[in-house]
Amino acid sequence: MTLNCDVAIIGAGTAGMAAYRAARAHTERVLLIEAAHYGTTCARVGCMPSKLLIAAADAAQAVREAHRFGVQAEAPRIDGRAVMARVRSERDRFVGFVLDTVHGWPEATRLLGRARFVGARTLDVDGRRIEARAVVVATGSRPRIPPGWRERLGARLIVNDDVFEWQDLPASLAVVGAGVIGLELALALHRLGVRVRLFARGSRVGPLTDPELQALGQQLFGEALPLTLHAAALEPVLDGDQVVLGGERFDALLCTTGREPNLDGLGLEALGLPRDDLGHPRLSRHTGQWGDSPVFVAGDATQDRPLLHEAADAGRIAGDNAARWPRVHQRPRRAPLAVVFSDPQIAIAGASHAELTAAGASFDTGRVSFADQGRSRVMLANRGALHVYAERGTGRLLGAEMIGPAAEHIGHLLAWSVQRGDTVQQMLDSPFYHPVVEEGLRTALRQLHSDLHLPEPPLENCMDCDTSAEVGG
Ligand SMILES: Cc1cc2nc3c(=O)[nH]c(=O)nc-3n(C[C@H](O)[C@H](O)[C@H](O)COP(=O)(O)OP(=O)(O)OC[C@H]3O[C@@H](n4cnc5c(N)ncnc54)[C@H](O)[C@@H]3O)c2cc1C
Ligand SMILES: NC(=O)c1ccc[n+]([C@@H]2O[C@H](COP(=O)([O-])OP(=O)(O)OC[C@H]3O[C@@H](n4cnc5c(N)ncnc54)[C@H](O)[C@@H]3O)[C@@H](O)[C@H]2O)c1
Repeated sequence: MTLNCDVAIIGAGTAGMAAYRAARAHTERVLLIEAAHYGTTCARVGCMPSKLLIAAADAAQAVREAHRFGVQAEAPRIDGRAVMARVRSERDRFVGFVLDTVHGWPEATRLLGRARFVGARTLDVDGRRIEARAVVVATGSRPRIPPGWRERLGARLIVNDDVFEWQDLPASLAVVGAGVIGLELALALHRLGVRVRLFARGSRVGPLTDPELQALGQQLFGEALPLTLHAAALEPVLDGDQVVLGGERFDALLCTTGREPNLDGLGLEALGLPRDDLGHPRLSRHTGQWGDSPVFVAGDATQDRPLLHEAADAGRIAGDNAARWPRVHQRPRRAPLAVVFSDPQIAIAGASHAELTAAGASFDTGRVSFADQGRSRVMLANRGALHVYAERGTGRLLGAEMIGPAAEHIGHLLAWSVQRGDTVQQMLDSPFYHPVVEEGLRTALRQLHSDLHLPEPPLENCMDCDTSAEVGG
């Protein structure tokens, strides 16, 4: 039997659900195809459960650090079963909201099964044939596992999905790959009393590209948890029921060595769609369209900024354009923003240092250290630094990188300024409360203002406290 529709969407994750809504604004004849589970990666095994685990770790750390304020508390006793019970039950609640949404959509517009292309507009879903005017591929990504590790380590090799099914915390864990997922989970589990070691392939830890900030991150995370750099040559082996890596024994190895797009196994090769030199699909991020074909791609499947809000935006654009095909519309995209929920947190807003350098941009850098920043010291969170980058000549903010307190919030301010095209002067003209961490941003902006040789901003001084450290950076 052949099902006919206007838009077929492969994958009911964040991007696929956004595509479904956007396409349904044009036509009832939309089909959402899901191979595994409804509920999205973000809610089931990604953003939400990882932040729940981090919240528990933060609670434990606050107890450990209380004595630094003169508040005496016993060392925290971590009840691993209770920690994981809360993570799972809150996770299930978030997943439940997604399921309610999907189950509220007409049954005739949903199909469970694994889709593959048999033509540019024809799909096979477990033996059923779908003919569509246009197709959105929103198949997400999966953990990348180095060749041979699964065979060698069996069930002792785990990925993020497994962590959020734990009934209890393990005694020990090797975390391999010091990118975003590795850093967030290793630090949280370390603070929850698991004997963790984070293994980085080279010297890089986390996504910071500014060499000074990357070096600071290596130092701060090296102080925060057991960290082995330059581990590329290390090969994990199984000894009995333990994983041995770098001479240390662990209950399991959590593989966080990156993610790869679920574009294989879809029969896409036979369609001959255009690819770049690296074999990646030649896509427009403003339309979602692959070449000039009726195939659109959105979310982690594109490998372009694999983040929740980007997946939602890209899904919306792809679903809307798939329904309009062949008259597709170009849509604007937001300023880049990425946050890592480590401690200290990391934020990259607008263009990164590496992107500016690669593009040959003419820019100056304003710097602030949080070591002596007033409010950060008050909270004993005075670790880290912020670098803001602005264009020479115009003073327009281009981007920023930060490791430090409240980076998740300051990152938003910076991304919004980048998107609006604010100049350093316009940012300095904005209100800054006292005493707040954002005053550190003002210090960096003032230095940048001076380096860019822009006219002096109005003098602002606090007579009630010593802000000399902030004025001086
Ligand atoms: C541990 C972790 C933490 C994260 N934390 C954050 C965070 O804090 N903030 C943030 O912004 N981002 C975070 N992310 C990233 C974020 O989760 C992803 O960017 C986002 O979920 C991608 O959504 P998606 O729709 O592209 O993919 P998904 O939600 O994975 O959806 C893809 C769907 O396609 C289905 N599918 C695949 N192949 C087929 C097929 N052939 N036929 C039918 N269906 C198919 C899959 O089963 C899946 O349901 C995190 C990710 C991880 C792993
Ligand atoms: N807070 C957030 O927003 C958040 C949280 C988690 C994930 N994410 C998203 O998920 C994406 C994927 O995260 P990720 O951590 O899987 O990827 P990643 O690219 O951030 O990190 C992978 C790391 O593994 C290292 N690596 C690769 N092979 C290795 C090997 N054989 N041995 C040791 N190290 C090795 C890489 O050098 C890199 O540092 C992120 O880019 C991000 O967009 C976002």
